[in-house]
Amino acid sequence: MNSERLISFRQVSVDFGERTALDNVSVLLDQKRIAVIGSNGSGKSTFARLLNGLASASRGEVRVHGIDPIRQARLLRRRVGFIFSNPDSQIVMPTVAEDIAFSLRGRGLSRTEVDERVSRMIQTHGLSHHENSAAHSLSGGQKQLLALSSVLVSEPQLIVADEPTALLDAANTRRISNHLLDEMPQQLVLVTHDLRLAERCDTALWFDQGRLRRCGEPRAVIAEYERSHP
Ligand SMILES: Nc1ncnc2c1ncn2[C@@H]1O[C@H](COP(=O)(O)OP(=O)(O)OP(=O)(O)O)[C@@H](O)[C@H]1O
Repeated sequence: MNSERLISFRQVSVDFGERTALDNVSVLLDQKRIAVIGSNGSGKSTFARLLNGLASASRGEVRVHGIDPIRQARLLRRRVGFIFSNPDSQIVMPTVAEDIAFSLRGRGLSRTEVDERVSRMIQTHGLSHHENSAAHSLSGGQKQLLALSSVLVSEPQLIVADEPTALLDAANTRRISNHLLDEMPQQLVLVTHDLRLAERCDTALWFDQGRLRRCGEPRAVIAEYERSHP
């Protein structure tokens, strides 16, 4: 196992009142690209949210690269970037450039270094004509590209992406998927309903009614998932 990328769940359950969103999940993961699949309400987002402390385990233990996401929240935020399916929930600054730069605050970088990193993101992710645009004036897809840029600019070691291409057109979906899956050096946890994307990962987890039904080679896991959801 690669301890630098180790994600471990030991008998983890998450309850929301009477409802159990995750039920006694135990798994060790050290792959670079990890897909999370399953039907609506099966617990995928809850699993993803445990990785960055947005949800906490009702029982059991979660460790991300050796860090306890709740008790060591500050340390974790430096290490893990989260991309939501709804970008509105993560855009925090008025303009595109300011929002991307915001993620670099408190990192001890020079103004020049910040500006360079921000322009690189703006160019790479097709926001060149929107550098000084008000973030709220962007289209849904452009906001998604902005949210993605604001996370990637700080180069976290783990990216957790929950349906990151849901709002994107075909060309941007292809580009962002290729970036996340093939170009980016970081570890990726990708929650997706797009089974072709899941197939390109190194391992896949299939959640079913809060339980981890299968974890392993993506093609085998997906084939079984499809058989049970004809
Ligand atoms: N904050 C919450 N409060 C109450 N119930 C919740 C909360 N978050 C999730 N749940 C419930 O937990 C279960 C799992 O939800 P989760 O969002 O993890 O599913 P999902 O697999 O990501 O679904 P989808 O594919 O629809 O996004 C669902 O029954 C959901 O209603």
